[in-house]
Amino acid sequence: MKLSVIGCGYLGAVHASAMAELGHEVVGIDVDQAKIEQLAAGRPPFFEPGLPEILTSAGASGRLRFSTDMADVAEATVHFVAVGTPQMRDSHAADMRYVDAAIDALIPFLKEGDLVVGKSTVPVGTAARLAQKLADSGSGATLAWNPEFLREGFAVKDTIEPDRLVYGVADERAASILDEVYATALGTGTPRIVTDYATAELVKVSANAFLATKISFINAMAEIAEVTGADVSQLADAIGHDARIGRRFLNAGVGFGGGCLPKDIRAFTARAEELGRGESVAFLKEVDAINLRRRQRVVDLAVEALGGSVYNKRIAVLGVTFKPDSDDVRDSPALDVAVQLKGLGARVVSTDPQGIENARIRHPQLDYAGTADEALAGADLVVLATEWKQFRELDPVRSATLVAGASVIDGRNVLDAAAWRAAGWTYRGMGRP
Ligand SMILES: NC(=O)c1ccc[n+]([C@@H]2O[C@H](COP(=O)([O-])OP(=O)(O)OC[C@H]3O[C@@H](n4cnc5c(N)ncnc54)[C@H](O)[C@@H]3O)[C@@H](O)[C@H]2O)c1
Ligand SMILES: O=c1ccn([C@@H]2O[C@H](COP(=O)(O)OP(=O)(O)O[C@H]3O[C@H](CO)[C@@H](O)[C@H](O)[C@H]3O)[C@@H](O)[C@H]2O)c(=O)[nH]1
Repeated sequence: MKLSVIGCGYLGAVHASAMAELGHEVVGIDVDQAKIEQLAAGRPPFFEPGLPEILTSAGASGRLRFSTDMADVAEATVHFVAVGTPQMRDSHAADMRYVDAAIDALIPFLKEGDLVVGKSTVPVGTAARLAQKLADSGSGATLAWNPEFLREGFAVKDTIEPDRLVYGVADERAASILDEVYATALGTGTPRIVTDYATAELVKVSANAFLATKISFINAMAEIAEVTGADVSQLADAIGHDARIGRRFLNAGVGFGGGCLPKDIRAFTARAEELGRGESVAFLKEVDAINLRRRQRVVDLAVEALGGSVYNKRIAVLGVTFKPDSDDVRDSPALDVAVQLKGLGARVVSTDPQGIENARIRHPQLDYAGTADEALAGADLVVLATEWKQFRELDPVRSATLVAGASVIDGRNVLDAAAWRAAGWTYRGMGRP
């Protein structure tokens, strides 16, 4: 099939490459010239495991191209919209300007029978509004909403082998077009839920709200563990054995960040309030508040560890990205902690295997080290904020020889506390004695 993907960021670039890898002919469109030039040259503009390989192989097949010119979508019959829906500064609602601009720019190139497929995460009600916009345009194109559930770090696998496909459609024809697009995944038995626009939009935000709630639940338990001497990691293991609860997404620590969970729960709250149903999701404000308190907790632990003040103390912060295996620093707890510590007068040195370039753009005032060894050198305190493999596997004995003070805060509860203590470190975890 001939597809276009409008918006080639973390979602769109992977979607375009994966669809081409699966045999479709794809054109990726973005307004960002530099990003398009990089993608066209086969260089991903961000770090995502597996993306360089499929970008190269799909590019070599001749099935994948990139352009800044919307006219290049003309031959495609299915158009995915994957532009950003960031949080608005004042209201916390989703900023829909990019989605509307993309649809407006696309309309002149649509033909009778084309299908526009929304992938961006949007407030419920958006698809109905955009379907009307398409109908009013007289283009003859129709709309489907097909939310995306990929995780950064696993984006290629999640796109090629999704755990479910959700189609929000207004007619059967749209569903059968999407079946053709996703024939490979459907052929392996991927569940497919065909529903209306509103349900499809809500599936996406409620899934993220549930995941965020699960993380804040365990972080709330960590807060209780901290005043009782209990161990939240053991607690998570124990409740996680109950299949109704499950162990995944019960890792207590510095909390969730990224370009999705934080903004999506806030946008969902804002939309529910607009709909007069704010009370139905009022708990999400608490989920957000618990999450942000964990960042503060790490800062408080740092102050405690350094005897009451971090002023002029050298602190190594391991990690700048919001999670490992990504270079994404959007709403990153690790960076937030580093900025707060710097604000208190600490000499902060952050390090990360992939995220430094992005972190430097957002926070040029911070100091960055290329390796963990450089960050640790002479540090009075070490804060593990993102659980990259490189940091999880640090040798406590060797690390102790590099620092000025053997004190560590394990913001992700991933270090072997006993081994670090045995190597002479003062170990502080999150919700662990
Ligand atoms: N990142 C993820 O893991 C993920 C997963 C599922 C859903 N989503 C959702 O997908 C959407 C995109 O997220 P992202 O992380 O890829 O964002 P992103 O900021 O990485 O990418 C958005 C891209 O859209 C481009 N763009 C903006 N306006 C445009 C226009 N008018 N025409 C063409 N391109 C335009 C931008 O230049 C940018 O490259 C969001 O709604 C997000 O919530 C993201
Ligand atoms: O037990 C856990 C699990 C995760 N996290 C944190 O939660 C955040 C989000 O993690 P994750 O969900 O793996 O990352 P994303 O790539 O942002 O993916 C989420 O957001 C995407 C965009 O909407 C969705 O498509 C995915 O399904 C959804 O998992 C990160 O900061 C993690 O460190 C925890 O603190 N504890």
